[in-house]
Parts: sequence; structure tokens; C-alpha cells
Amino acid sequence: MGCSFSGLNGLYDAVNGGGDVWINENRFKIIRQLGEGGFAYVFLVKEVLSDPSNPGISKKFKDPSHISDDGTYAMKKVLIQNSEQLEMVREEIRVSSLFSHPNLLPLLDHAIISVKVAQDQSLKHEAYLLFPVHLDGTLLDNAKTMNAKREFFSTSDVLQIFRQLCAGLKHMHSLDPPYAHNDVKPGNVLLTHRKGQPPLAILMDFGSARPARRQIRSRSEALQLQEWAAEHVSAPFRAPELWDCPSQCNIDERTDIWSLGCTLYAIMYGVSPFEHALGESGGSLQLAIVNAQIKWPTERKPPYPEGLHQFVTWMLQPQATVRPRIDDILIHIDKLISKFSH
Ligand SMILES: Nc1ncnc2c1ncn2[C@@H]1O[C@H](COP(=O)(O)OP(=O)(O)OP(=O)(O)O)[C@@H](O)[C@H]1O
Repeated sequence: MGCSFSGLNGLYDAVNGGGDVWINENRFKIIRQLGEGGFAYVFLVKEVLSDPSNPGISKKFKDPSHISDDGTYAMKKVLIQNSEQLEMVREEIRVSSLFSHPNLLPLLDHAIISVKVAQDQSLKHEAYLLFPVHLDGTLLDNAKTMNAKREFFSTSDVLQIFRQLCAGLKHMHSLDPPYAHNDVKPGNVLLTHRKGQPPLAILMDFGSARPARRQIRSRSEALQLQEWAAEHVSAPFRAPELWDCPSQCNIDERTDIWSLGCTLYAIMYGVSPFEHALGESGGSLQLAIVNAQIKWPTERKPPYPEGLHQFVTWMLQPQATVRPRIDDILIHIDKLISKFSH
């Protein structure tokens, strides 16, 4: 495979060479792989600064809190197979640049390059996205490890992690037009443990984020939305109206509130409240969700106050028009924090 130097979108190139990766005019050494997604690999990288007087990538940052003390970052390499995927990455880059909030993972830099395939000389694209790195894993990783050891987050940590997610989401829901994240789930939350403080929680992956409000006025529009959701919104966290969309309805950012309710449950118990129906047919997962059949832990004494369970049930209101909004959620979480945090 050879590399073309023609930037796309007026961008400079990220070019593989000598084991290092260039993102525009900055060079990074790959240290190790951190994770992988559908068509993406995420690497821990360290900036290579050959000239000590050159501040490197940090000179691009408007927010000084984005500067990495030791020059390490997370670099996501996206393999692009077709024009639809190219469009999706471009949209992820565009949408990411709309947000700026301490609980939303910022996109620090990006480049899309064209690569010539040696065999047939066809052109392929690769995208390189640079983010701050958070080495303590996702909320999903943490919940799985804790579950295996039969450990639980304290009530106070559950509330503080959840509050941070709500703060990030409020930023998205308050834009004009409001944006929905569309894939709020524990696997898309990065955690950083801090001494003497609750973990820092950061919502990531804006690949499915879109303007939240849509008017559905026909059967075909409803089916189109369901098809889009099936591809972009993780099933155990997907709101009922995205499974079974009426032909006449208004969809709004409260699809995220449903996913938030499932995520709060998962912070406590490690899985979505509907995950039990996953092993069965897809149909029964849908049925469990549209009927809001929440499966509560069967242990006699769950470690969390009943108020938290009621909070989950409130968010998991199958009828979207009466589901609470993010501002309602924030008011309630602050009440719970003052009641249960010491
Ligand atoms: N900034 C980061 N710091 C540390 N680890 C990260 C970071 N970003 C991503 N990861 C790791 O890489 C994994 C995959 O990242 P990400 O979810 O962004 O990929 P994706 O292709 O969008 O995945 P999916 O197909 O699940 O949507 C994450 O689960 C996480 O373990």
C-alpha cells in the first residue's frame, strides 16, 4: 500500500512512516492498542517532539486543560470501506466540533487521508482522530470487573458519575438545534479514578449524534427512522419509539433519557435492565423494552436505596411525550445527591 499526499477536505495528511503516525504537522509514536470498535482501532500514542522549542500539537488547543502532561493521547484509526462510511466519519468530526464541555470527550485534531491500494490502484480512505487519553477504561469495563468480584460502586459514586453524564448531555440537548447523542451506554463512558474524589466520567463516541428533533409524518419515514436506529443505537439501550415508531409523531432528545435510565441501572448492576431478554430472540428484547419490563436484581437486599430504583423507572417511561427532560433529571439528581452523599 502506498500513501497519497493529497489531503481531503483541505486537510493535511496523516501518513504512516517509520512506525510513527503524522496527524497533520504533528508526529506520534504508537505505544500500544487500547481498544477496537466496528471499523476502528484505538491506540495509545505519544507525541514525538524533535525540536524542543516547538510546542507541537498543544499550540492548537484553545482549552489548556486538553494539554497532556506526558505527551500521550488516544488516536482512533478508522478504516473507511465506502462513501457512506466516509460521510459518517466526516459527520462525526463535524458534530464533535460543536461541543465543548468537561464531560464530553473533545476531538483534539483529525485528518482523513487517501491511500492507494497496491493491487488494483484503487483509492481507500483512513481517518485519524486524536483525543485525550483516559487509561482507567470505560464504565462497562469497570462495571464488568466489579461485578465479577461482587463489588458495587458506592451510592455516592453512582450519583456523582451519573450527574456528570447528565451535565455532558445537557450541553448537547441545549444546543440550537438540540442534539441527541443516540448511543448513551456504559461502553461509551470513559472513567478516570481520582484520589479522594468520585471518578471523572466522560461521554464519548459522537458517531451517532444528530439533531434530535424529527417530525415523522408517514409510515415510510417511521420505518426509515427504525432502520437508522437499528444500525446506530445499541439495542439494549434503545428507546421504545425507535423500535416501534408511530407514523405520526415527533421524536426528540428524550430518546437519550431512556438510554440514560438504562445506563444508571447499568452503573449499579453492570448490565442494561433489559439485557436479560437479549439471550432470547431479538423480538423478546423489543417486547421487554416497549413494555418497560425492567428486571430488578433478585437478591433480597440490593445495595442501593429504593429512591434510585424509582429514579430509573421514572426515566424508563415508554411514552416519550411524558418522559422527563434533562433539566428535570438534573434537578432530581441534585436532590438525591444531597440526600444520599455524605
Ligand atoms: N480516549 C480514550 N482513552 C482511552 N481508551 C479509549 C479512548 N477512546 C476509546 N478508547 C478505547 O477504545 C475502545 C473503542 O473505542 P470507540 O468506542 O470510540 O470505538 P468505536 O469504533 O466507536 O466502537 P463501537 O463500534 O463500540 O461504537 C473503547 O471501548 C475504549 O476501550
